[in-house]
Amino acid sequence: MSAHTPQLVVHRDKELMAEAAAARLITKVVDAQTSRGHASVVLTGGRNGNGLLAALASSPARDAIDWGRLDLWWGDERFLPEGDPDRNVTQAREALLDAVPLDPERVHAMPASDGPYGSDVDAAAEAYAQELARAAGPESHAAVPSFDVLLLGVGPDTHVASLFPELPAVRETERTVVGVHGSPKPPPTRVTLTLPAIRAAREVWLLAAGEDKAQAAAIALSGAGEIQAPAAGAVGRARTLWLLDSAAASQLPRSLYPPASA
Ligand SMILES: O=C(O)[C@H](O)[C@@H](O)[C@H](O)[C@H](O)COP(=O)(O)O
Repeated sequence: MSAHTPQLVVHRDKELMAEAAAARLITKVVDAQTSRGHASVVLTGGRNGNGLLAALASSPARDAIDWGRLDLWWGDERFLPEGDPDRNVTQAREALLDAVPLDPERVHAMPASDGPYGSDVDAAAEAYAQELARAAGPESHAAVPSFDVLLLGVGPDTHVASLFPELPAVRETERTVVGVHGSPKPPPTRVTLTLPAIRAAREVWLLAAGEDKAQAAAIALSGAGEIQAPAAGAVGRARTLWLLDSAAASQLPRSLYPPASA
């Protein structure tokens, strides 16, 4: 099985999926910190991404993670003023980040629309690309750090991060971060990693729970192209893992996965 062949784990419901994904992430981060002294994780916005963070916050094993040696990045961000409740970083802080002793220097939020780049989302994207490049190490496979885990929620249209089917950002092959104008999912202006940046991650974990993701999962896992189905292009160098609940897996061929939980 190649690293690009997605592995699937299906859980009974979205709550169990969030708890199991949080436990999986704790183990992955602890292993990375043990073997390399630090860990690097890319967070995602949305209900499933925030659900994972909330489950992690309440996990009894939470503090097995050395929070001071964890680098956090974002896969995308809504280009809104600092502190706006719709920003992914605001929601991540509420779900987990404000409850754990992270090193603020290692929390790499994407720029806000009232930050140093003002309303210029393309300049904000370029600045984040430069921040990623500065953090890239010799083992990196693009001008980004070698992320241990890159988390992605999956949209009902198969979007991941702010890469939407057929739109310019999903077609980007050189830059690691771009600005998005006219996102079909509000708000319209966003900053997003591109597929080259996503594919530089050691592991990519895609989160899909709920009936409204069943068609997207079936399309993305049935060999669709990445322009039409961006989730299909979200593959990791060492592993691509889909974490689903039964509802989101309901349109997948049964041959694709063993049930992880009844
Ligand atoms: O900024 C965003 O909106 C997210 O990063 C986006 O990519 C999200 O992960 C998916 O739309 C799934 O969202 P749900 O988990 O809420 O369905």
